[in-house]
Amino acid sequence: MKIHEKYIKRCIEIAKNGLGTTRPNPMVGAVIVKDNKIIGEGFTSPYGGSHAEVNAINSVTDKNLLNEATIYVTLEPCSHYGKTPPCSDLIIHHNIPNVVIGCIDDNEKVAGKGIKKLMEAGCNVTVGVLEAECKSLHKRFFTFHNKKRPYIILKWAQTADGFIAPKTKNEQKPVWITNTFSRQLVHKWRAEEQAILVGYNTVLADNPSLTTRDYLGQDPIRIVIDNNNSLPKNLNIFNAEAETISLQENTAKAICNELFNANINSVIIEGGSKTLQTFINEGLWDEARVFKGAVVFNEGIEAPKFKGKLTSTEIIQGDILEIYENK
Ligand SMILES: NC(=O)C1=CN([C@@H]2O[C@H](COP(=O)(O)OP(=O)(O)OC[C@H]3O[C@@H](n4cnc5c(N)ncnc54)[C@H](OP(=O)(O)O)[C@@H]3O)[C@@H](O)[C@H]2O)C=CC1
Ligand SMILES: Nc1c(N[C@@H]2O[C@H](COP(=O)(O)O)[C@@H](O)[C@H]2O)[nH]c(=O)[nH]c1=O
Ligand SMILES: [Zn+2]
Repeated sequence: MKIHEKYIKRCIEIAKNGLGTTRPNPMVGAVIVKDNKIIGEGFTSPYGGSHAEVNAINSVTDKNLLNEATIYVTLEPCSHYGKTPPCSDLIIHHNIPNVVIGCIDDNEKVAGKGIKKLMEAGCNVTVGVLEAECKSLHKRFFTFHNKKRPYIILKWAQTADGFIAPKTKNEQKPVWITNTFSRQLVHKWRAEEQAILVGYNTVLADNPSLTTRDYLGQDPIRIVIDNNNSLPKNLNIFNAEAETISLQENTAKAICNELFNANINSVIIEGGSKTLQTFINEGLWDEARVFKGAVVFNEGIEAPKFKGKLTSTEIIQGDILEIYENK
């Protein structure tokens, strides 16, 4: 593997430690190398804390090595004063001569200005190493800024014969199609996104909690589509465990606008079928995570119909998990 790619790959690996905690900032990774040896590493601290470059520079014990080092970073270093001073200034201050960047930050506050500043100060700047992987790492951040909507993950569980719920059920709770391991993974996913969204019928039929209770992490903001604002307030979704927002919108576009205005960077949509199909029909989704359990219902509520590019298949103790991209 080429040398630059090797270190950007390491940046991507450590950047993921920031998943779910850095928003609305991107989760960036930075690695500092001297004589083909890593002398410092850092990733974005939870929101309000330091950027990855600052953490990487702070982790270098002998700062005298910096003036002969290379800093690798997944995203163009910032050039503006936000909650923290600009990282490009810090790199210049420490005389780091080489900067290797995964992808540029097309957020209008930065957009090439960080690179320009570094070059004007005499840094040797390389841009676009593992660019696609770095863009994918920052997918929530780029989608929010460029498409003016949250990054959208669709998720559901369907039976071997293609249903998400039986025709009738006696209790106001989900009929589980997937096993406890798959369900714990879903709680991990909930901790990674800013919001979780479900439809009216799902809240009435399942009385879901939509929390991360089987995993470590912050509960997402719960969003429910309740067009007449008529859901009984004693349902679990309205308890004090997490914030809940009730929306009165019929189209995916209108829902996305509301979420964008509420500064929601990412959302996982957990059903039901009608809600998921609304987003699919309007083309407003980025990823679909589909579980297929072994159980058969013969009749019931059909799973959503969609076309996407299958990117991975995994078996979780007998459940099949397929992940698709909207391409
Ligand atoms: N296996 C799985 O992964 C999952 C299964 N489920 C199951 O799916 C089923 C629910 O899915 P589905 O029926 O497709 O519905 P949804 O949960 O997607 O809810 C959408 C429906 O809610 C209606 N609605 C919105 N606001 C109101 C309101 N104030 N009063 C009355 N109706 C309103 C909408 O009506 P309109 O079209 O008129 O706007 C629409 O028909 C449940 O049985 C649940 O158990 C749910 C989630 C995941
Ligand atoms: N039935 C089904 C799912 N159903 C989804 O999970 C919600 C329940 O969330 P909670 O109350 O937090 O456990 C429910 O309303 C629906 O959106 N999910 C799955 O991973 N597998 C399953 O088999
Ligand atoms: Zn910065």
